[in-house]
Amino acid sequence: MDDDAALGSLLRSLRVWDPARTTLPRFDTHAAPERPLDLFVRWFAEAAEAGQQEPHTPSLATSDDDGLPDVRTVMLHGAGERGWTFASHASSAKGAQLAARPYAALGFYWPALGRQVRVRGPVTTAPPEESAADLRAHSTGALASALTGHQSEVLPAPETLARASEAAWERAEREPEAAVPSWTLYVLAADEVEFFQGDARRRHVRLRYRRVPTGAREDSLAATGTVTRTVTGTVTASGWTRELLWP
Ligand SMILES: Cc1cc2nc3c(=O)[nH]c(=O)nc-3n(C[C@H](O)[C@H](O)[C@H](O)COP(=O)(O)O)c2cc1C
Repeated sequence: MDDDAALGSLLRSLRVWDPARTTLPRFDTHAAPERPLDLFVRWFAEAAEAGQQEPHTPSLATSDDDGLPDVRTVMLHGAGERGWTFASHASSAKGAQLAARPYAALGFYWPALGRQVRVRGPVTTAPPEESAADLRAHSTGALASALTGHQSEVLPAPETLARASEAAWERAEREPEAAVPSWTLYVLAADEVEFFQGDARRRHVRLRYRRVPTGAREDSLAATGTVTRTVTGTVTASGWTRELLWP
């Protein structure tokens, strides 16, 4: 069998949402909270509880100078009123992309429950002291990795990394407060969050929250409290529209 055929046959043998490993909860969108953050926190806890490995490692999508997409995995550092946070080197490829086009998307996939969450919005950087504190709160390995630096630069040879990493580990152990100026905590302030619940009959449920632009929100809330605005969907009192999407 050639490589293509072997891959094809392997792909056909794989299942999505194998009932032996996946439960597909019913998603009652009428009972969904007004704010996407609350639903995210709930779904995140449920993913961890269901045994989902590494539910905190979303894909982070950015775009480059030509507007072309780029994507990689990062660790989620938090989610709160300000937004979803993750950290990286400002000097990395993603750091340069975010500096030039401060807008990103995070994609979470939790197969244990057949769930996906997509978060999009503008990105800002936390103050340097907060980025430093965030790094200190993590492991020696995280500090060593940050101290190694040069992320996304071309590596001339594996030994170069081995030497830099060795020195970085020694320093991280000796100096747990060592500063890494390029290490930056990024905050993605969601203006759109979509929750996808898989369904065995393929009637997947998609609920999209979109932040209402301030003017439209004031107008609509002043009118009736809970009304539809120029965009479709229900405007919640907390300033988000909620709408279902075809799967
Ligand atoms: C599970 C996992 C978690 C990761 N977490 C981070 C992270 O939090 N920050 C980071 O800069 N890179 C992280 N990486 C590495 C990135 O995926 C990527 O390789 C690196 O940041 C360089 O990306 P860039 O060249 O697009 O800037 C992680 C990789 C994996 C597989």
